[in-house]
Amino acid sequence: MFDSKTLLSAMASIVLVRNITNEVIPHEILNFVQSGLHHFCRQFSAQFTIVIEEFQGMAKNQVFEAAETYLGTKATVSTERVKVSKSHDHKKLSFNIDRGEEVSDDFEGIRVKWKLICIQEDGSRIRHNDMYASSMSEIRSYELTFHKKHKNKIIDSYLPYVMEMAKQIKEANMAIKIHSNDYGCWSHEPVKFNHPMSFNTLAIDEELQREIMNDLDNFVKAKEFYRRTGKAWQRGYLLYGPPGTGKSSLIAAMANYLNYDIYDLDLTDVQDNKILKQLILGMSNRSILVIEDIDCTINLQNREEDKDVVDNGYNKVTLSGLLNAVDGLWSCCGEEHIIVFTTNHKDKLDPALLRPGRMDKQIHLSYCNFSALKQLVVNYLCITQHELFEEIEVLLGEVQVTPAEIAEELTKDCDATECLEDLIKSLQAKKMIKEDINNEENVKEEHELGSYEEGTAADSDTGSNTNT
Ligand SMILES: Nc1ncnc2c1ncn2[C@@H]1O[C@H](COP(=O)(O)OP(=O)(O)OP(=O)(O)O)[C@@H](O)[C@H]1O
Ligand SMILES: [Mg+2]
Repeated sequence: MFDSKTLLSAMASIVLVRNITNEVIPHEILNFVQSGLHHFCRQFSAQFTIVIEEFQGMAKNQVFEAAETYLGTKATVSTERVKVSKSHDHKKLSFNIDRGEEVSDDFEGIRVKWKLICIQEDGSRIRHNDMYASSMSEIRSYELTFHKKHKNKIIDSYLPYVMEMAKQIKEANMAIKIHSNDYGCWSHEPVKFNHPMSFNTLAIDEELQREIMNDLDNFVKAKEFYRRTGKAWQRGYLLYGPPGTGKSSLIAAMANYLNYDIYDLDLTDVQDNKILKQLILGMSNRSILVIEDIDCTINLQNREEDKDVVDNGYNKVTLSGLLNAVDGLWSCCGEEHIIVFTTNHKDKLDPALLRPGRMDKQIHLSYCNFSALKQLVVNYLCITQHELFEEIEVLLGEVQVTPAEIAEELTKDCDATECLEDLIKSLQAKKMIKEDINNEENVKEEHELGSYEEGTAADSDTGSNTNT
């Protein structure tokens, strides 16, 4: 009956008339006429608008916050003016649409429009301290507009999608923190985790690296699997191997890859099983619990010994306490937990700790092979090829050297060739020591064998003498 242009021009005329007659006609009457007209026009509009206010009483409206985060990723593409900010806790810049700006978005073939509306608040309604007053001096809301016929789809699917996307964007942008325990609780001010190790710089066997990354990817996507199978959404890893082979480095690479916080649990600082349980309950979702050197931090040899440990009152965290805290009923209270134990001596651990379901994956980090060496050379010397590589490859097949030892050689203050020459010298020195030890052992064995043979020969002489 009416097209939108006609309606708009009618409204504009009303506003104009209102301006002219402002002095003559009382405000209340004008407002009444205006809202009546607005209501009348809306009946004929094909559009539907959802208003999302910033506050719900005193609390922040989560839908508003989600919209703000989500639209930040769209703003740089579809508006001409954006706001930019960065807080200490964020890794990247955040963009926001500015007041009055419109952003379009497409969802399953539906076009929607977002607009940020800002209304200046009357100063008389400002309360509390000045900071609060100045931040509340503007009332902000988003208007989400789309065709009426998509109302259900937008409410049931699009808004939940915006919430979920915002959650993911936020999580990816949050800087990783490392928490440590002190006097039975996690530190109140966790430290920003700045470890630069990543799967691009970690020097381990390529195949093993792919396997670990696939495992982590599958874990993150497996929410539905864990729900269906009635298991807590967590995964246990045991990293074992000699010192300096990259166990702690792998944990750092995992945290950086998943963007998970680290909870570095020092078991020697936990008084008893109850406190241990509280600490594990205090972890946030999407985090890695790390217990390093599990074989030496506490007496975890045998569950039978638990009773003695408690009786002695020496250290009351027991193996059963640890197992219950890690995968007992309470463990389900969190989501997306990865638990990593490290040890230099896997053979010293109680089999209860290693059973599948607890330690889902056991990763052996061993001495450096040639592919790991090439990665270290890229990291430290920024080269991918060198004529000395062949010699180094042969030596690596003959001696056992840890990535930490190689890293030390490659961080010397000299050029790439000198560094590699020094590395060769140290590998040759190791080889000589190994050969010396082998020679000594051979001599010892020969000596022992010689004395044994002499002894048996003497015995048989005596024997034959006796027998004759
Ligand atoms: N696989 C690796 N890739 C890259 N760098 C490594 C690797 N392994 C060791 N390094 C280097 O050696 C240092 C020590 O390694 P890391 O602390 O990860 O060893 P670890 O296996 O945890 O040793 P420990 O058993 O003594 O705790 C690291 O800071 C890093 O510089
Ligand atoms: Mg370590």
